[in-house]
Amino acid sequence: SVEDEAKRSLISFLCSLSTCSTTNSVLDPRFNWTIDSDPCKDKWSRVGCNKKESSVTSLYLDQLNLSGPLKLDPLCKVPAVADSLSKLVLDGNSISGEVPPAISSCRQLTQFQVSRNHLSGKLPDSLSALNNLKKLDISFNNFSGHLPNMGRISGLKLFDAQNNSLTGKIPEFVFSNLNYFNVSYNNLSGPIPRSARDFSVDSFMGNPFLCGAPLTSKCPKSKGQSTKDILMYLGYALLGLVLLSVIVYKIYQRKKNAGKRDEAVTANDKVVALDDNGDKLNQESGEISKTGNSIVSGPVSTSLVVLTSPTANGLRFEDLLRAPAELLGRGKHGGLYKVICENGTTFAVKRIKGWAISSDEFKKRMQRIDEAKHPNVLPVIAFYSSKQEKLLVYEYQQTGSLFRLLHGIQMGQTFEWTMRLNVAVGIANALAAMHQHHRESNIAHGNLKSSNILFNKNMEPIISEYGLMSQDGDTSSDDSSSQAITATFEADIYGLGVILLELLTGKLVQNNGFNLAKWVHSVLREEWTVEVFDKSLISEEASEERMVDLLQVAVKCVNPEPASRPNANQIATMINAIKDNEDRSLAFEP
Ligand SMILES: Nc1ncnc2c1ncn2[C@@H]1O[C@H](COP(=O)(O)OP(=O)(O)OP(=O)(O)O)[C@@H](O)[C@H]1O
Repeated sequence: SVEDEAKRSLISFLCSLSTCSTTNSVLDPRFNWTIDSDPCKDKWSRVGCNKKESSVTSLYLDQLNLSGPLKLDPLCKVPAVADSLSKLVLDGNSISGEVPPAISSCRQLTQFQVSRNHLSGKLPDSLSALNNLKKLDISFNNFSGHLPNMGRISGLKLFDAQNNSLTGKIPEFVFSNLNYFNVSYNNLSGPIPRSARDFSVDSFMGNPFLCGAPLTSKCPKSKGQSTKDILMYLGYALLGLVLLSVIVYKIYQRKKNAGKRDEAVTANDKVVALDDNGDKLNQESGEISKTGNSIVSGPVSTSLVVLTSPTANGLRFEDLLRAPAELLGRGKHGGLYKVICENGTTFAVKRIKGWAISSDEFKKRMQRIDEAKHPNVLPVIAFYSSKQEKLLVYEYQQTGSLFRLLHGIQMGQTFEWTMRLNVAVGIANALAAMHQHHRESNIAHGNLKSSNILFNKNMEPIISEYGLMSQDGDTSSDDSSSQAITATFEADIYGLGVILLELLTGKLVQNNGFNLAKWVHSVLREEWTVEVFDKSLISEEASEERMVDLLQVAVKCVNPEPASRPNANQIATMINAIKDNEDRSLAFEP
């Protein structure tokens, strides 16, 4: 049960916004909050608790006509509350005054929503210390002054500050992780940060002194700018000259060495050989492998590019080749091997053959993918490229894939609705962030399906193999129609839709001519029926309303017309809203 100190603090907070007797007992009949009852076990209205029912995690006090100044001390200065409170939702009341700096002591806050109140004054700088925040909604108030710097809150997914009187420049944000950003109708000024330009005009309109894309008003050049420009162009010219000299020198050298070139591979060059049975990755030095059925991929230098990763620690190509490898599966683009190195580290190595991409292009692509780090995307630890084949090294995830969890025979394993919804949220957020980051470079996942969704030790979903497909007109494995879906963002959305359908129905995407997306469409066309949902979800009594909501998102994603599918950002926003509703439903009504 919840500590008395926490109960007293919660009641005192509510009393600052509602009517109470002098003995701090709440008089408003909509609340059953009394000091001799328990917020979790006795289901206090609008209160959400942790699973053990030992602490309060959420307060959903929206649309209740509450008024009075926002006093956060009872929540944030009392560890019995502050240590567990993750959601504080106060939208649509008449709360006034400022947001007190004490908010920074509510360290666990992931959601702080105070939209449509009468709050005013400057936002405290201490807001930027809330580094667990995912959702910050201060829209439709009278806040003024500068926005605090939010660059440290890397997990922020939603920021809504529209319709206030904020001034100054748009501060630092980790825009690549934001699904929703809106500062429209304020008095902000200056240029819109480059990384925020993916958001639409709607996010910035109504600020007469904001400039730059996506708004049409151009930013004026500052006085020093033109001198800076001249210096910059001079710099480029100089760089060009240096490069040209290097090239000329190289050509000269190459010509000089031309005669000496027909010698065999140098001692340092190696041949990569891989047993086609998938049992071994081995290395032959300077000569072609003699094993009958081994695939030999010509002389290459031992160039394994290791990207920064704690797991990679001193990983060398030789180590990988020497280690025993076990074939885990052979997808349409090559095999996947489990490789256990001498020091006990286990890797998953993907081997792709015949990808017509130059080593340089491939390297650039991998480095670009590596830049966009997201907790729900499996990073490439290292890669290797030769003309014949590409190897990609990932951390081995022993918990398995979503495909296995849904369709594998795993006795006694349950896959509850809340976890399925968390999986949907995790994948959608990760995909939204990746699509946003790679919009310009046009790198989509290219093969999004449940066997490419893995689980980490904490059973959080992680998307693997991002960006491994060339844009060569791959047909989607689920779409038997004549329309070829290329590795585009729209195809990823289709893949995501199919994964959502799998989560909801528990059915295989394609099985003996059965096509999940078509089947769901036909069920919807005929008459709406709950039979579409996985039986285990029905018997668990998962919320039908929320399952239907998620199904509607899924159906939008598998729209046969690619251009009519929502984008990943929109999907993430929709699924996060469903998750919010789910969380709210756990906060009991009296
Ligand atoms: N990093 C990893 N750790 C553990 N298992 C993995 C990892 N990556 C993939 N797997 C699993 O290994 C199996 C084979 O993977 P592979 O990618 O070859 O197959 P696929 O996803 O069916 O095909 P493809 O992605 O090539 O279309 C799959 O079951 C997949 O879930």
